[in-house]
Parts: sequence; C-alpha cells; structure tokens
Amino acid sequence: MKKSLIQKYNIPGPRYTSYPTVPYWNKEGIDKQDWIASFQKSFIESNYSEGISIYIHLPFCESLCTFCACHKHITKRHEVEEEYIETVLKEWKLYVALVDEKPIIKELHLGGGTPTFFSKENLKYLMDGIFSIAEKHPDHEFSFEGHPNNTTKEQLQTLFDCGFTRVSFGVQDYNEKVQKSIHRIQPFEAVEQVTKWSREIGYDSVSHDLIFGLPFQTKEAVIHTINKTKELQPDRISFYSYAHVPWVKGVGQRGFNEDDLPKNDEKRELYEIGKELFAELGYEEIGMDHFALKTDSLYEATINKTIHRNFMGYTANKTLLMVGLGMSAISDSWYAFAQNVKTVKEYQKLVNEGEIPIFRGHLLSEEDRIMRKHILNMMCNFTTSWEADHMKIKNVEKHLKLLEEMEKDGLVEVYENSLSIPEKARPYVRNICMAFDLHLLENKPKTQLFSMTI
Ligand SMILES: C=Cc1c2[nH]c(c1C)Cc1[nH]c(c(CCC(=O)O)c1C)Cc1[nH]c(c(C)c1CCC(=O)O)Cc1[nH]c(c(C)c1C=C)C2
Ligand SMILES: C[C@H]1O[C@@H](n2cnc3c(N)ncnc32)[C@H](O)[C@@H]1O
Ligand code: MET
Ligand code: SF4
Repeated sequence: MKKSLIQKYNIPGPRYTSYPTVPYWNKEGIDKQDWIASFQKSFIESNYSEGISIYIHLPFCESLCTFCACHKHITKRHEVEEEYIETVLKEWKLYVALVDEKPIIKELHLGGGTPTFFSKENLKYLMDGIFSIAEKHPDHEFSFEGHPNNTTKEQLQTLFDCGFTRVSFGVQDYNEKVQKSIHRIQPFEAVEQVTKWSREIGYDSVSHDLIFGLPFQTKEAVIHTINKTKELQPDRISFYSYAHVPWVKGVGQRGFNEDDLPKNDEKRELYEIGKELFAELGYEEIGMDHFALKTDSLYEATINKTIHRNFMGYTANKTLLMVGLGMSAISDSWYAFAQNVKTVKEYQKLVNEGEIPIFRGHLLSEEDRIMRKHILNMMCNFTTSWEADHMKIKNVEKHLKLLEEMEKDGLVEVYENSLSIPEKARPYVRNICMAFDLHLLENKPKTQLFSMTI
C-alpha cells in the first residue's frame, strides 16, 4: 500500500462498535425510565420471534496486561467471585421482572476481564441462575473468553455442558520481548493445551485473539506468531489493531514508551503481512479485523450478509436486544444504549439497592437509527445504499462531498444512490464511516477521544 495514503488517513477515529459512539452519547445521559421502556419495547418485539442476547462482564484478572483496553479489576482474592455472581443474578432478576414472557436466549457471551478467573462451580452457579428464569433458544450460540494461562479442562467441560460451543483465547503475540513489555508471559504450550482440550470436548469454534502494533513488535515477531498459530488451526482469528488509549481512566496502559510502538506505515505493514499469511493459510477476511476458516459460522454470515457488529466485535447472530449484565457492561435495545457503572463496588451497591445500575446511555433519534444502519452496512459489508425510503440520508451531498478526496485516492466508489469500499481500501473503512457520523461532524473532538484509524 502507498505510504502517502497511510500517513494521510491515519487520524484518530472511532472503532464503530456502536453508533453514536460512546463519547457522543447524550450529555444529559438517559433517563432510567426511558431506558426501561426501550428495553421493554425491544423485548416485546423480539423475544418470541428471534430471541435475545445477553453479555455478562466478568471483570477480574489476576494480573494486569499493560496493553489492555478492557474494563477490568485486578485482584488475586478469589473470595470476590461469589458476591459478584450473586449481584449479576440479582441484576438479571431486575430485568426479568420488567417483562411478562420468559426470556429466550439466542446468544450469550461471557467477556472480561477473565471469565476463567472464576471456579467451575461458580460458573455453573451463574449459568444455572440465569436459566432458572430463562430458556435456551433452539439455535443458541454461547461463547466465552478464556485466558490460556488459567483455563482448566474442567472449566471447559462445565461450560460445554451448559451449552457453550465457542471459545476465544487471548494470545496477542508469542515474542518474548513483546510479552515482557505488555506484562503478559504466555507460553505457546499453554495456548496449545487449551486449544486441544476445547477440540476434544467438542467446541465447534476456537478463536485466537492476536494484536498488531504492540510495543517492540517486529515483522519477524508477527510472522513467528502466525506460524505458531497455524500449528493450532483456530477456526477464527481476531487480528486487532493495537488501540493506544493511555488517557482512558482505568485502562492502565503503561510499561513502555510511545517510541517503542510501531506506527503508521510500519504498523500497517504488520497488518499487511498478517493478512497475506492468513490468506495463504485458508482464512477469509471478515469485516475489519477478523479472519475465519470457510467452515466457521462467521464466514457463512459474511456471505449471507447477516453479519453484525456490536461492542464485542463481529458476530454471526443479530438480535434486536442485547442485555449487558455486570460492571461496565453495555446494553443495546436498538432504540437505545445504556452502560453500567464502571467499578465493582458501585455496581454491587446499586444492584443491592434494587436499581438497574446504568450511569449513561443514549436514546437514538430516527436519524441516528438510519445512520447506524449505514455505518453497520459499511463496517460489515463494505457497501451501503440510501435508495430505499427507510434508508434516506438527509443532505446526502454534504456527506458525499467529504468523500471526494478519498474517492480520488480510490478508497471509495460512489454511485447514484450507494457506495462501495473496494477490497484494497478496507483499512480505511473507519475513515469513510466518519464522513457519515453526524455527531462527530457537528462536534469535532477538542481532546483526543479515539485511537488512530490505522
Ligand atoms: C479488541 C478490542 C477492543 C475493544 N475496544 C477497544 C479495543 C482495542 C479499544 C477501546 N476501548 C475503549 C476505548 C476508549 C474509547 C472510549 O470509548 O472510552 C478504546 C479505543 C473503551 C472501551 N472498552 C470497552 C468498551 C465497551 C469501551 C467503550 C466502547 C468501545 O470503544 O468499544 C470494553 C471492551 N471493548 C472491547 C473489548 C474486547 C472490551 C472488553 C473485553 C472491544
Ligand atoms: C478481548 C481481546 O481484546 C484485545 N484487546 C484488548 N486490549 C486491546 C488494545 N488496547 N488494543 C487492541 N486489542 C486489545 C485482546 O486481543 C483481547 O484478547
Ligand atoms: N482475559 C482473557 C485474556 O487475556 C480474555 C481476553 S482479554 C478480555 O486472555
Ligand atoms: S488482556 Fe485479559 S487478562 Fe490481560 S488485563 Fe486485559 S482482560 Fe485481563
């Protein structure tokens, strides 16, 4: 890829796991009653016909990885497990009490933090509690994030018995210098072991998370990591761009200098190398940062254009409603977003007082919902059309004008009522979305909010 393009378009930009993006949610927040009403509306419209999704955030980690942008709570005290799970179950009961039908759960994801921080008994207790007042959808897809350093065969078996068929493991990079700098020493043998166990037990899909752009990461490190990954043949690979956001509270990114990070062309080259190697190994590129074997459901969803993007990245199942449980979890009713408070202590306090523990959110206007569809179309399928009445964009010329430069650079093709992003321009998809982000256009950030697009 041409050097100049990367330098030209590598600017801070949202990852579009939601639209509007979190920093542009209503400044006044969302009224709790409005959130509850939108949850109820979404539930009534979709529970019976398609089922709902739940995301459960399990925040604890024994040790801090200094690259991590997730909401976590570091502790070695496993006594915290019981109280946390009781609180999640209480929160779930608060939601279920707001509706008349039994929830039918289509998609369930345990994220973190580290879900495998919890004992198998506590994980089972959590699942039994959730399903004591809910049903499993006949085509359910349940998944969780495991840490290769602490996932046991018994935990894998327990969750499999609860209906989980997909697991993803954090790998990041196998190079020792990189691992040291991100405070995450993780031998290949650990990843090999948990991957093998998952296969033996019968998981349909094993995914590995890799990152490019980590401190001290060289081309050789990326090639080495991918060659090791090849030996284990994960069904999916996430190949994330390292998001450097040290200003975000609670992230704790430290332990290396800005200068230790590969940037611009150097960083993009790491991605290009990865992309090429994955293709050679038979992986198809999905959306912005995912790769999957043709046998994986995410590939099928891409071909059928049913793929969806949410706070966890890409998913093969889209439901109208996703309820986020646990500290910092984000819920999405399609009509509104809401996020739970971001510390374990506050979370437990609010739920114990019988409160839905949200602290911010956003009610989407009709215009937000239309733009959201366009942004999802571009992020998932690299094309969108505003021809249909329900997809009309107000002042579309204004947005197309913003694309002129990128059009000249061959990064987007604009037609009468649609646009499409060519294969080679995929790395710039976030830049193209930004031209349709009404909130960002109206209110340019005065401080840095987002990581770099490339
Ligand atoms: C691959 C996973 C990533 C996810 N988010 C980011 C990465 C790299 C990057 C990121 N996360 C946050 C920010 C700061 C901007 C902000 O909204 O404050 C950035 C650049 C904060 C954040 N972390 C999580 C959420 C839901 C958010 C806010 C919205 C967002 O940017 O997605 C938790 C979280 N996000 C991801 C994961 C995997 C995760 C926790 C497990 C996706
Ligand atoms: C859930 C997955 O999110 C990825 N992840 C966590 N923090 C970051 C970050 N700052 N940049 C890129 N990816 C990240 C890791 O690959 C982890 O395994
Ligand atoms: N905490 C686990 C790991 O680092 C899961 C991914 S990060 C949220 O491996
Ligand atoms: S990468 Fe995983 S284990 Fe490491 S701090 Fe983040 S959530 Fe915890």
